[in-house]
Amino acid sequence: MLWVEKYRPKTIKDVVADKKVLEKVVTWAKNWEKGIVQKPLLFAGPPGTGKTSLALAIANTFGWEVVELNASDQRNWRIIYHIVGEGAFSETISDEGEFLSIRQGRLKLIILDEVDNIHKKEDAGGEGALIRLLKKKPRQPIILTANEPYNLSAELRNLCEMITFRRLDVRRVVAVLERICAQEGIRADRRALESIARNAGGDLRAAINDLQAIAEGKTEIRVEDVVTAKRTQETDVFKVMQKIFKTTSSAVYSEAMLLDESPDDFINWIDENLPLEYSGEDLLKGYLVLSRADIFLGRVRRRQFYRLWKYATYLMTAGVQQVKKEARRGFTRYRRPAIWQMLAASRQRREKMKTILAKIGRYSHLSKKKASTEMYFTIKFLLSKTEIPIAASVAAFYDFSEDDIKFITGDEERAKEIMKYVKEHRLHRVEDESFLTAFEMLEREEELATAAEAEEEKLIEVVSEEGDESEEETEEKVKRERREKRRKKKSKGKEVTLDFFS
Ligand SMILES: Nc1ncnc2c1ncn2[C@@H]1O[C@H](COP(=O)(O)OP(=O)(O)OP(=O)(O)O)[C@@H](O)[C@H]1O
Repeated sequence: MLWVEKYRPKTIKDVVADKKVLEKVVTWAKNWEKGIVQKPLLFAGPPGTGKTSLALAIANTFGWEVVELNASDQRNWRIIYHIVGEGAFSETISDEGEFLSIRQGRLKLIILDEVDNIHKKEDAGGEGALIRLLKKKPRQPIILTANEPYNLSAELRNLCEMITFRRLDVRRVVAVLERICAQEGIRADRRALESIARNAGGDLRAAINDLQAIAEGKTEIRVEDVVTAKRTQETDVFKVMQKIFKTTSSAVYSEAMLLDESPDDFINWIDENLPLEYSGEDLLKGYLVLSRADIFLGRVRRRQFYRLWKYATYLMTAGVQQVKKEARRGFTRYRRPAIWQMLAASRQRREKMKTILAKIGRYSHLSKKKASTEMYFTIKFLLSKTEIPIAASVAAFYDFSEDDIKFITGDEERAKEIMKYVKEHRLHRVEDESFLTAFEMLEREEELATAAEAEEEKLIEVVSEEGDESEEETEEKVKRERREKRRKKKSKGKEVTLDFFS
């Protein structure tokens, strides 16, 4: 059994959290018990910090039933409406003329996971439906969880009481790891546990998973085990890729962390083999996740924040894994990243990459670095996988030559076909409906900007963890950056959008 499940907190006392958070949540639950209808809670914070655990622990402590649902799955909405419609209380008037709430049976806690992934547009089960539901002041307790609360609309946030979860510090993570070791009968060197905790960057789930991987079959953990575990692990790239593409096993992230490949190399493996395993919408989503991972890698390269490797690895493993609707059956012969052979072949190829990025940067109004981190994978997808007319309009928009397209797609025939279409239809940098549609699929500028903002926020959090900044200073910094971004966007936004899509 996975230790993260085995040691999931049973009651509120087992949850590691700030006192204030616990007090707030307990008061909320007690009010429900008294029949006072409360605003839903929104638990917001990074993965593995105990959001779901605290929600489950409350239900357990107060003897409530639990209905745990994923908000983005439309099939769940009937159930949600049904439960909320049941109502937990009926009202009556006492002899003294007071309103009284009479409890009907057990309370049912609805936990809506990952509301930040809920669709913005879809009416049937999207954010709009959730807002309508919450406006009715549901008479059953609801807890929403989200990693990125600022991906939600302000309206939805205002309908909830937000409780922020922070990354757990090393001391607290070590305390949990020590408790687990004691219960498993494992003697552990404190320095080894500290090293695991530091590695996990405040994600207790990751720390417990790492501990389990290292402790497997041992009665003692020494510092050397933590270091050597990374190098001697047998897991190889192919096995990890198989797990990503063909399974939903939650071990992919920790296994990828044990590989000798750096995330910079590993992303090339995923990029090369993704189209062999996924197709259609899964492939598009896969590339989108990969381009997010690449943003983090870019930041590691530029600013040497190696802690961001974690997010990048998480996205390129669990992230890519989770977007698939169904795994492709049968054996897949994976390929070595073609880009390495190309780059090794000659310096010229590297120069080629530079000119391509310069074009992407120039026409998307991005720096060359941003072009590589934010657009390259998207453009690669559009050129390689969409219908020829769409690919051709993208090529024309960026003024790509046949050679550029061949380089990006790695497909000579397709490059020829695309250029033939460009020439025959005399495409050049003009508005093209199909191109617009392709980009609409990528949820357009606004959502990319929100995501970038959220990533920036994480980055700043990391900066503050590294330095001696106070919390207020960090928040002030985040706000300043946001203001600055909004200002820039306002002054430039329209012009860029028009230019970009025309
Ligand atoms: N604050 C915590 N106190 C005790 N255990 C925790 C805490 N945070 C995480 N854990 C451990 O990590 C596992 C995962 O935590 P949990 O599912 O609660 O995280 P989460 O914040 O909901 O993450 P996600 O956003 O990815 O859903 C739990 O099963 C538990 O073992």
